[in-house]
Amino acid sequence: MTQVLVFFERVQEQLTPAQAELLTHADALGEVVVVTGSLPAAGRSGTGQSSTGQPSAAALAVQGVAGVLTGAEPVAAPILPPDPALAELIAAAAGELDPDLILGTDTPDSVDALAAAAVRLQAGLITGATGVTASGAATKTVLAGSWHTTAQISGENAGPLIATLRPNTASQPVPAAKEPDVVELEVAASSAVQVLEESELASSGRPALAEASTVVAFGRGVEGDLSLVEELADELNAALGASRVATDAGWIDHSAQVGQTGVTVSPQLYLSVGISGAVQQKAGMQTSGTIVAINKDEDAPVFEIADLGVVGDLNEVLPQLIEEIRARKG
Ligand SMILES: Cc1cc2nc3c(=O)[nH]c(=O)nc-3n(C[C@H](O)[C@H](O)[C@H](O)COP(=O)(O)OP(=O)(O)OC[C@H]3O[C@@H](n4cnc5c(N)ncnc54)[C@H](O)[C@@H]3O)c2cc1C
Repeated sequence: MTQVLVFFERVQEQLTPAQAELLTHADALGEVVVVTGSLPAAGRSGTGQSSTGQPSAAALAVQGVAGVLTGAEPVAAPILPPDPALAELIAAAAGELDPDLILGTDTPDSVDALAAAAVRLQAGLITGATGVTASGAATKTVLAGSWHTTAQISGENAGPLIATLRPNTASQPVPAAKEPDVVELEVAASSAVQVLEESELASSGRPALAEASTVVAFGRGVEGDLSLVEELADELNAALGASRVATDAGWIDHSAQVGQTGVTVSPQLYLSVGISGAVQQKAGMQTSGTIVAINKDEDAPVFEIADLGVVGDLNEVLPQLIEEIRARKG
């Protein structure tokens, strides 16, 4: 049976949607063991018990997870990536299990740690994959989304395939199961760079752009007035994305830019509002499940890849769309 080692930088009381999705993928491939830099202490918030200080794998009590590995010295303090302790932990876990596949989420910190582990293990790393098979082939789109490729690591002493998977490539949540046992590995604690202070940015309350299952993206067409796209995003519980013109104009933070030089998203539903659909914008969104485009120019390139196109002024189309969504929600 294929042995799959799944890496999470840290596990909190609840899995993130991207973590839950990765476990769904992994469960379909073989026997899964999770390795993580830190676990929450048992008996914490919401359980009514006081903390025992012991690591809890309750969040990982899902089908297919046969065990959990963590460091005897958890990576407790936030450390600026790349954190050598995480790479060492992944390498130690791989030494214990001899896995066929090592999978992680496609976040910058996860990629950093897995890249450093790949060097230690002399293994190949494929990032941004949209799928992985049990025999170690990974699919991904390349060249600004214009090609789908299937890649495999080859070579006499090729180690396991290490791959990070993009969010929104699996839809079924993995069912709950019994809590797996936790085994602690003897690896050195983090010592590289310690963060002395951190402050969280004010949250919009919307889902994270890279992981959201629905994205409302806007461009120059909104002319700086975000009221309608924000209203639509909130009705759909969607993340807000934007074209480079919109972020360069300062209408929204640069972290919201979708495209070749911004975030790559692959939600189940992508609504493109007042965006022309330049090749650099398409590069970051064209693997989305369903693309709906609203643009007043019927020749806008975005319509070439849209599943559903509405030719019209967004100031007239969006209020009707919002009203219809509200009516259907009852
Ligand atoms: C190296 C490089 C990297 C780049 N990286 C990125 C990137 O990562 N992401 C990105 O987005 N761009 C990127 N760009 C820029 C990209 O080429 C385009 O310039 C940009 O995407 C255009 O943004 P836009 O569609 O909002 O604006 P425009 O191209 O000006 O299009 C605006 C659209 O809104 C429509 N519109 C106007 N008013 C309305 C209305 N009332 N109702 C409905 N529709 C309306 C218009 O018909 C038009 O199609 C990059 C460019 C380069 C050279």
